[in-house]
Amino acid sequence: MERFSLDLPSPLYVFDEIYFSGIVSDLLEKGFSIRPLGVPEFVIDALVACQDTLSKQAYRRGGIGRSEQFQHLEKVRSDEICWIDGSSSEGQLWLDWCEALRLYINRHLFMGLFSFESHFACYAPGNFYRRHLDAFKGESNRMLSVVTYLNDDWQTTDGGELVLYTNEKDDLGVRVLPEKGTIAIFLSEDFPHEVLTAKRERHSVAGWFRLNTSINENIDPPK
Ligand SMILES: O=C(O)CCC(=O)C(=O)O
Ligand SMILES: [Fe+2]
Repeated sequence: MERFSLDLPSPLYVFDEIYFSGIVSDLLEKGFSIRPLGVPEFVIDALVACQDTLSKQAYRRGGIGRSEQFQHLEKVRSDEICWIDGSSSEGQLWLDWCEALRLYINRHLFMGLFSFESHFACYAPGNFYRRHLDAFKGESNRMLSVVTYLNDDWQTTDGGELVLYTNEKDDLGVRVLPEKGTIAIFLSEDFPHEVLTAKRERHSVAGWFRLNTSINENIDPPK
């Protein structure tokens, strides 16, 4: 897209450097990044507008497991999701922003991220997503998970926090309030995480940067 052309860096590109450089330094230091107001407001506004137009029917039950086999294991997760395909300009803006982030991360961390997929998720009161990994070493090409949130004035008493565990043995974790504009990014294979039971409707956008499958089948993914 013209906006992200390297020959003609536009204000959007320069502006995003501030967001991206913080994320990259966190990833280098800790393997994860949690940043309140970590996504520009106009991108969040676009996501909120897009989410508002989705009908209840557009969402379907989240699946689990490799290649999303649509196993509706309600004991593990009970959110509903809707994939973002870029058919609306608002959804496309998010995909564009993530594409700029992908290129920035590849330039600075040499992760070889190849593609991106993303969906809206809605957790009705009572919904949760139990502790899980987004990818298993060598079994998936999901490398980097990203989540951002669309909720105003979220309180700890509203539940629904993301808890990011720093390793398999960690049972304390880092808690993230799903407050509008907060972004959480982490290495998909390294950080178990869960969504605590939400007590009010919780809207989020989750996404995954992937390696090229053909490369992943032949060589070990870079760390
Ligand atoms: O919404 C969140 O905070 C995390 C969701 C999640 O872990 C997932 O969709 O895999
Ligand atoms: Fe997850």
